[in-house]
Amino acid sequence: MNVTVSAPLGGRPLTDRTLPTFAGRVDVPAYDRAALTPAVVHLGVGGFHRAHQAVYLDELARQGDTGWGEIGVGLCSTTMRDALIPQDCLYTVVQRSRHGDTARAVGSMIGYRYAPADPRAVLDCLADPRIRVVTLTITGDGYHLDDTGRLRTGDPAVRADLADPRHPGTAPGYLVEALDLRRRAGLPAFTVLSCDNLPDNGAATRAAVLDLARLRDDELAAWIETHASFPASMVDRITPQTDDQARRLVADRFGVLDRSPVITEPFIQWIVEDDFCNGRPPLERVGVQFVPDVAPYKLMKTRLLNAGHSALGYLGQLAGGYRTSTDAMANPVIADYLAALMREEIAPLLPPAPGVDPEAYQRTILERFANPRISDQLSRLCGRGSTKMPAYLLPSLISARREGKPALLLTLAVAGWFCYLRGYDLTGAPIEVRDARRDALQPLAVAGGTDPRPLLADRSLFGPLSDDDDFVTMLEYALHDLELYGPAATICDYLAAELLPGQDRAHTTAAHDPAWAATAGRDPDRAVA
Ligand SMILES: NC(=O)c1ccc[n+]([C@@H]2O[C@H](COP(=O)([O-])OP(=O)(O)OC[C@H]3O[C@@H](n4cnc5c(N)ncnc54)[C@H](O)[C@@H]3O)[C@@H](O)[C@H]2O)c1
Ligand SMILES: O=P(O)(O)OC[C@@H](O)[C@@H](O)[C@H](O)[C@H](O)CO
Repeated sequence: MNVTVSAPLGGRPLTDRTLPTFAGRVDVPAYDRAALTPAVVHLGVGGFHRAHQAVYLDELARQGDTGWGEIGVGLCSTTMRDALIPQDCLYTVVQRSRHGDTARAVGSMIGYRYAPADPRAVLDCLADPRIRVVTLTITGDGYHLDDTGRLRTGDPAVRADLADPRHPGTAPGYLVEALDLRRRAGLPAFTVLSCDNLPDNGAATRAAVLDLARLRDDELAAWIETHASFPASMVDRITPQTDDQARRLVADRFGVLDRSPVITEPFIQWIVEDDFCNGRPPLERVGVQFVPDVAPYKLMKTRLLNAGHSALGYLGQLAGGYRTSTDAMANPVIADYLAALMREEIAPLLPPAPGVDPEAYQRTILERFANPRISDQLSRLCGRGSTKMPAYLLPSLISARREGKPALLLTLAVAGWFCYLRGYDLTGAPIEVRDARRDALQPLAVAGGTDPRPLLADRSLFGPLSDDDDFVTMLEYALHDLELYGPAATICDYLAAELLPGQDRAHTTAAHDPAWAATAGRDPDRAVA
C-alpha cells in the first residue's frame, strides 16, 4: 500500500496526546486506553479487522468493560506497523452512507507487533496468560489448506515452520507453537476465532492447526484438540482498501492526519458460534449474535454476497472498464444481472437461515453494493479468485448442475473470471491479475482463449465441473459470446434467457446452435435471428 500523497494533507496527526482535540468532529473514546487489559491477539490486521472486530471491542470498552484490549500482529507486511505505531495504534473509521459521513477513532488496539522482525515477542504475547482469544483475518491463503481442507504439507512455508517451529512464518505455525508454550507452562489454551470469509472458517482453522500439530507431536495435537476451541463465525461489513482518497477525506473532512484510516459502510454483522474455551468478551452487549450453528448464515453470506461480489468484479471490469462497485452497479444491466443471479440461481439452492428473510437479504446486498458513498475497488473483488471462486461461487454452480439446471448466469460469471485471468480485457487493455496462482493460471487462460478446457482441467479448482460436458460447452459459448458481442449485450441476452425461458437470446451464435439450446433446455426452433 502506497502512503504517499501528491499534496500535503490538512489536519493534525492522530496520537494519544492529540486524541481529545478531535472531539466534536470525531467520536473519540472517552475510556482510559492504558487501563485496557490485553486479552485478544489479532493476526492479520488489515482494513476489515479494523472496521469490524476492533470496532466491537472499542464499543465494549466505551460501555465500561476494559477487560478486552487487543494486540495486533502482522505476519507479512510492514504497512500496518508503519501506520499504526506512530499513531499509538489509534486510527479513524469513517462510516459512509447516503445520509452522510461519521468518523470514529478506535482505541481498542493497545499494541502492535510485526512478527517477522521479532517472532519471539509475538510468541510471548500469545503465551501471555491474559490472552484468551486469538482472532484471525489472514485471508483464505493464510491457512495453507488444499482443496480437501487439509494442510498443504508440501507448501514451503509449512515445511519451514516444521523445520524451525520456534521461528514460525505462518499463522498456523504461530498458533501451534504458542499453544505448545501454554501447554508446557500449564496455562489454559486460547480460543482461535477465524473472521475470514472461508465457508467453514472454524473447521478450516482447526484443520490447519491440528494437521500442523500432528506433524510435530501427537501429544501436542491431542492437547490442542481437548483444550482449544475453534468457533465458526460469519462476518460482514464491506470495507474497501485504504487509499490516498481515504486519507485525504479524513484529513479534509475531519481534520485527522491518519496514515491508514478505514472507510466503510453502516452495515455491520457478526454471528459467532458460542464455543469459547477460555472465556469470551460479552459481545452480545454490542450487537454480536451468538448461535449454536453458524453454517446457514455463513452459507447465505458467502454464496450470495461474496459470490455476487466476484461476479460484479469480473463482469463489471469487463463491461465498460468500471473500477468501482458503485460505478458498475449504476449500469442497470449489471444491477439486473446481479439481482437475477442471486434470486434465480443461487438463493433457491440455499437452506433457510433462521430469522432471515431471503428476499430482504438480497435487496440489502444490492443496496450495499450500490452505495454511492463507498467506492469499493473492483480490483479488490477480483483478486484471489483461485481461492475465492471455489469457495464462494463454484459450489452453487456444482449444486445447480447436479439438479440439472443450466445456471447461465453463474456460468457467465465464470467466463468473466477466465477473461480476467488472461491479464487483458476485451479491448486488449492490460488488467493486473492478483492471484497467488497467477503464474500457473494465466498461461492456461491465454492459451485457451474461448476454449475453457485448459483451465477446467484443474480439478482442484473445478471438481465435477471439469467433467461436465454440457457445462464445458456452455462456458465455451459464454466466452465466445463475450468476445463476439461484448459484455453488455451478452449479459442482456443471458438475463433474457434466464428470466424468460421460452424466449431465446436475440443474437448470440449460441442461440442458433441446437447443441446449446438442448443444453440450456430450450427450443432451438424459437431462436430469433
Ligand atoms: N474487506 C472486506 O469487506 C471484508 C469483509 C468481511 C471479511 N473480510 C475478510 O477479511 C480478510 C482480510 O481482508 P481485508 O479486507 O482486511 O484485507 P487486507 O488486505 O486489508 O488485510 C489482509 C491481512 O491479511 C494478511 N495476510 C495476507 N495474506 C496472508 C497470509 N498468507 N498469511 C498471513 N497473513 C496474510 C495481510 O498482511 C493483511 O494484514 C479476508 O479474508 C476477507 O475475506 C473482508
Ligand atoms: O474479502 P474477499 O477478498 O474474500 O472477498 C471480497 C469481498 O466479497 C468481501 O471482502 C466483502 O466485501 C465482505 O465479505 C463483506 O462483508
